[in-house]
Amino acid sequence: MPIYRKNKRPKATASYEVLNNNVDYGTRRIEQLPRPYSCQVTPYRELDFSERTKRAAQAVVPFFLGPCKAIFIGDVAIGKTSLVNRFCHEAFDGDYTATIGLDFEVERFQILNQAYTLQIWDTAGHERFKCIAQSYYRNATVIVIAFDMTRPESLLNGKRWLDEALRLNPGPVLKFLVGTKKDLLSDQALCDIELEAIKMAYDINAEYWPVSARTGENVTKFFRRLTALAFDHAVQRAMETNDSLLQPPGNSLLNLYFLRKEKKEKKFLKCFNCTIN
Ligand SMILES: Nc1nc2c(ncn2[C@@H]2O[C@H](COP(=O)(O)OP(=O)(O)OP(=O)(O)O)[C@@H](O)[C@H]2O)c(=O)[nH]1
Repeated sequence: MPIYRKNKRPKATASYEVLNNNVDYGTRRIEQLPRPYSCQVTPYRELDFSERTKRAAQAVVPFFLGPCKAIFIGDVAIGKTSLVNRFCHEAFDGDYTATIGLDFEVERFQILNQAYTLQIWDTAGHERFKCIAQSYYRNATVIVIAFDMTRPESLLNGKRWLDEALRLNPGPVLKFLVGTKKDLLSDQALCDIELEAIKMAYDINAEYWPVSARTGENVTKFFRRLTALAFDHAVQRAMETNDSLLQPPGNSLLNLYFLRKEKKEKKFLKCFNCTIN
């Protein structure tokens, strides 16, 4: 099945820092768990990365975590692609071009000195493309339910979009409820829609973020938060279920590392005429 792209733009590089491995990180480097938009409207209450994650990340060897798959769902023309483009390409297009099926982006992060990849699956909101889009819902780590803050019905529809995504992802997922086009609302209108959005966020157990792709407000903060939380949860889950998830499939670099370390220690002890088993 082909993946279609729209509004694709060259990546801006000026604000990115180039590391010695030739990967641009910039705002993609995360040392502390970014804060939620509101501590009251999030089910993810941890203030920093878990001790387990921090300890594991301090290991000399790199992690071999799979990528974070984040699916963006919601009604047609609510601003899903614009949000993704603002983050990935630092661009905003006032003209609307419908997403056909699905759009796909990959962003590389460096979290606690470990490489982590975010895959963004921007799905079409149009009924006509629903089947194509839904075929990509499976194996999501993160579900982003987007709604247009100027169109309250798109918030109500969010529940339906989420149910469909959860049906194909029965396991644990992180959920975010994102209100778009914040720049178009008066203070009063923002208050009114936020009341409804907060109720919905509690109801579906999601973290709430209001954003504007036009001005860029909260966009980078939101993506950094999403990726960092996904990283923390992925590391913890890997350690709880099976440590080998931190190792590459097949030959294990971790084992190699510990084997070499052990050999070095044995050599060192022999120098001092010690005997070890
Ligand atoms: N003022 C304003 N307009 C926005 C914002 N985000 C998106 N738009 C406009 O809303 C329209 C729809 O945006 P898209 O990002 O294409 O919407 P979409 O949800 O990806 O649409 P589909 O993929 O077809 O479902 C476009 O004309 C955008 O310019 C925003 O933050 N502020």
